[in-house]
Amino acid sequence: MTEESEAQTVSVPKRPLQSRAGLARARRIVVKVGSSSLTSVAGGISDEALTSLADVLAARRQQGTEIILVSSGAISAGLAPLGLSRRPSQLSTQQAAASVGQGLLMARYTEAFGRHGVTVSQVLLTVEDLMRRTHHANAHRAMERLLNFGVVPIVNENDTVASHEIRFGDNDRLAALVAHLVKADALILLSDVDSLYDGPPSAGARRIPEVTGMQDLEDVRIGKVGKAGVGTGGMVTKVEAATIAAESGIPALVTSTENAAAALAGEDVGTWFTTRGVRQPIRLLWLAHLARIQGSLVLDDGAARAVGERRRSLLPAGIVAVEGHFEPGDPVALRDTSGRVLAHGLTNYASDELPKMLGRSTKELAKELGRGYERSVVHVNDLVILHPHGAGAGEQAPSRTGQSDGTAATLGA
Ligand SMILES: Nc1ncnc2c1ncn2[C@@H]1O[C@H](COP(=O)(O)OP(=O)(O)O)[C@@H](O)[C@H]1O
Ligand SMILES: N[C@@H](CCC(=O)OP(=O)(O)O)C(=O)O
Repeated sequence: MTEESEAQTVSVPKRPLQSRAGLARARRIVVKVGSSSLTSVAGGISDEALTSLADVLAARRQQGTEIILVSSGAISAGLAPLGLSRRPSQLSTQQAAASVGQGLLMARYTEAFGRHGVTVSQVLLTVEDLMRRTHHANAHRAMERLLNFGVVPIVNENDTVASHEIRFGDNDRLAALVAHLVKADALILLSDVDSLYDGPPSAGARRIPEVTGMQDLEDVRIGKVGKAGVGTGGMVTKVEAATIAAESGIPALVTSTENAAAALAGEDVGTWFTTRGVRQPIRLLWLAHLARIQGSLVLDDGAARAVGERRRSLLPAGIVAVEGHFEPGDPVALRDTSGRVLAHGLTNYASDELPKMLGRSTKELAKELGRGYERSVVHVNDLVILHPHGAGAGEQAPSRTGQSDGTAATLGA
């Protein structure tokens, strides 16, 4: 990730929806449906589940709301035709299954929406498509055109070509980025559970009706894998995705596929994540929540304050240790000496050239090693603060953008 791959920042002119009741009037909604709602390992695609979702979404499309559907299920739908009895762990087998299943899934959607006179299209995305400026602009343009035509774009990760390194891995977070891409009014995440509970659903678990910040999630126990055996991230990735959306100014609702109609009507179902903060550049959302962190820079107290409180670029003089192996441009964590992650940033130097620079001024380094060493280690524009220095472990970082004043952006993490 380099500066040329920076995606465009556009501010949202309209006011975000204030409550789930506003969904009834929303003009553009991203709906994500998980494998567990559409498919089973044994039976492949459930016609009944897919058709009833298509009925609900097509009806809303016919009323004039633009709908973008992010649908999982390709891998799961491709298992039976390949004679596989469970979800494979090998990437190439997942890719093969997705390649078979995606076509089947689209055929069913085309038919189910087509019954209502609604045209659908297939949009397969990779991380690169959303992070690189030119790809991002392309994806945005194509999506807008499709929506202008009244089409319902059906989005999935391009599983057949995405490698481990560049994979989103789950469609929940992909859906959050798609909501950001199309500047949706809301994101609805549908799965097999009707809301977020204070623990994995069981008798006695309490529904969480609304999440306004990280403090509402402190006592929530979230299971990683859903019970159906076909989903990938369980509730964890749904909460992450809803948080990413909420932190970039898009409210999110987590509920079950059965509740899709009620959710779109603005009824009191599911868990509503209220917006915090304003729209963030997609690159910063990626850096905060999605980037594969390659190593750590340990900051002395002065540097931790400069970065974590005063939002300055990180200079070599304030670094006391380097951990991991990384190249220039890679995402790294910035920690204080207690191990707490203060920020994520893109490093200007590789891990093997940093040790000789630690604790030294940029002037001194430039004189001794050349002009190339005058740069900061992490520039403020490539930095996102997750926990301001000194904030308690459970404290929520205040959400704000700081780009215009030359300081780093802060996102609640
Ligand atoms: N705290 C929680 N609240 C609600 N559901 C939870 C919680 N912890 C774990 N889950 C599980 O998450 C599952 C949904 O995730 P998953 O199966 O990955 O869905 P999908 O395939 O639709 O993306 C539910 O079946 C539920 O059992
Ligand atoms: N892209 C994959 C889905 C990955 C995924 O996120 O699945 P899920 O947790 O069911 O939303 C597929 O179509 O099978």
